[in-house]
Amino acid sequence: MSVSHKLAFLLSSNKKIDRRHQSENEVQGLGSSSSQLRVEEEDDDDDDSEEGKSAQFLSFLHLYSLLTSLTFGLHHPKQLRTVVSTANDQPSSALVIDGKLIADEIRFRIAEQVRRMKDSVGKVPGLAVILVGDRRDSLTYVRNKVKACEDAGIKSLVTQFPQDCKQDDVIHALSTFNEDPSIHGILVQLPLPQHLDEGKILNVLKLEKDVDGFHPLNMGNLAMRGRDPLFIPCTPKGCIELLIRSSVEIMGKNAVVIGRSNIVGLPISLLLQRHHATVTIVHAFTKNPEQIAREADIVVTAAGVPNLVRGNWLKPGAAVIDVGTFPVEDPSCENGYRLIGDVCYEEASKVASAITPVPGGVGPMTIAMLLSNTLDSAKRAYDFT
Ligand SMILES: NC(=O)C1=CN([C@@H]2O[C@H](COP(=O)(O)OP(=O)(O)OC[C@H]3O[C@@H](n4cnc5c(N)ncnc54)[C@H](OP(=O)(O)O)[C@@H]3O)[C@@H](O)[C@H]2O)C=CC1
Ligand SMILES: Nc1nc(=O)c2c([nH]1)NC[C@@H]1CN(c3ccc(C(=O)N[C@@H](CCC(=O)O)C(=O)O)cc3)C=[N+]21
Repeated sequence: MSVSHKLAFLLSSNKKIDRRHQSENEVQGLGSSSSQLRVEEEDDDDDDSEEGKSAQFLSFLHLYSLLTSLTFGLHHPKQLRTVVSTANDQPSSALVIDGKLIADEIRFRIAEQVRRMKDSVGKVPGLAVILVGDRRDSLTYVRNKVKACEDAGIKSLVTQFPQDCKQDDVIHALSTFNEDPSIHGILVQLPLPQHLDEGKILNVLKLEKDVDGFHPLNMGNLAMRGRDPLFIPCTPKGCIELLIRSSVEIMGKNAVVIGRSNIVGLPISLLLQRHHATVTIVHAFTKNPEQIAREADIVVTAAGVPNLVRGNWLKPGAAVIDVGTFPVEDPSCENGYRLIGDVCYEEASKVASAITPVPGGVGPMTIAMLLSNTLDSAKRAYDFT
């Protein structure tokens, strides 16, 4: 059953969509995994009581979570809960948003769909990765991506160039993948060495294979109302998915995004706006960032500055998504380093209502969303639903 059929099935049950709110609440271009729909019970006309509102909110959350699950065919009993706070509105401790668990579930369902595609079309999705240089963290991320592809039955190819390679060689490899029909997604691992022109290289990438969603046309379409990007950048898409699956309401909330890079901060702020949050962006030149952050119901931080966000930067009960990953030497770790986030977790988890850990939060979701985008691209190529 396609997602639209599943949606039709749901709507033909005893729920109805309030059409007055549908256009305002619809989240454009995100597919049903992230669509927001206001739901009312058929016989529950204008119940404005507190109980009525909270019942409506809960039924909204349940349908919303169900819709999200339908995209990947998942149920999330663990994540389907409202964030609990104590009577004085001080949460006792934050819900730890388990990105690893959620990502594993998503990857499991992607693997099922890949198997189905292989059985009916005789093809599997293919991802090509271009890696320049030998940065330890980039090597780990690429290794993790390849492993995740293998587990899901997605074909992956990695082309690695030395740090001092020529730009033309990278562009030539990209062009070859552009023309290869067995490749549905291409990823150029960033950052590239200084001597390479990132903009020029990314411009060569075929729009239909831009599973990172970094192509200017994809980003432009993400920014414009009424336009649908072919791909939503993986990390931002993963962050929204984590919020939704943890029952954190986005619509009408104040969100503060720390960082404005093309690959994380900017697309996250655009995506949060699409979900009808009021978004403030904090960057390296922002005055009084802590004061701004304290106004936020949702803080998404992607600065790459370890322990930037302290407990006193947060409003009690805020939801905190920590994208930052800063590698620090640690010989006791398997890879020789460990990752530190932007958030001082010890302090923040006492103030926030929900928080992602590093590692085990956003990182695994980035990879799951990369697989999801690659699968979507292959589905598009083979007209497979
Ligand atoms: N977990 C995951 O899946 C992923 C994690 N990451 C991690 O996220 C972090 C950000 O990545 P990326 O966006 O590529 O990094 P960039 O370095 O490109 O961007 C960092 C942004 O943070 C802002 N910033 C830097 N210092 C401060 C500060 N003290 N206060 C407020 N804002 C600040 C910068 O502001 P300005 O623009 O003014 O310079 C910039 O906009 C990194 O740690 C990266 O490793 C990235 C991708 C995926
Ligand atoms: N074209 C491009 N696309 C990217 O998506 C991209 C990129 N370049 N350059 C670098 C950043 C960073 N990034 C991460 C991916 C996974 C984890 C991840 O899986 N982290 C694990 C731990 C990984 C480990 O073991 O070190 C975790 O947080 O639990 C982290 C970071 C993607 N990026």
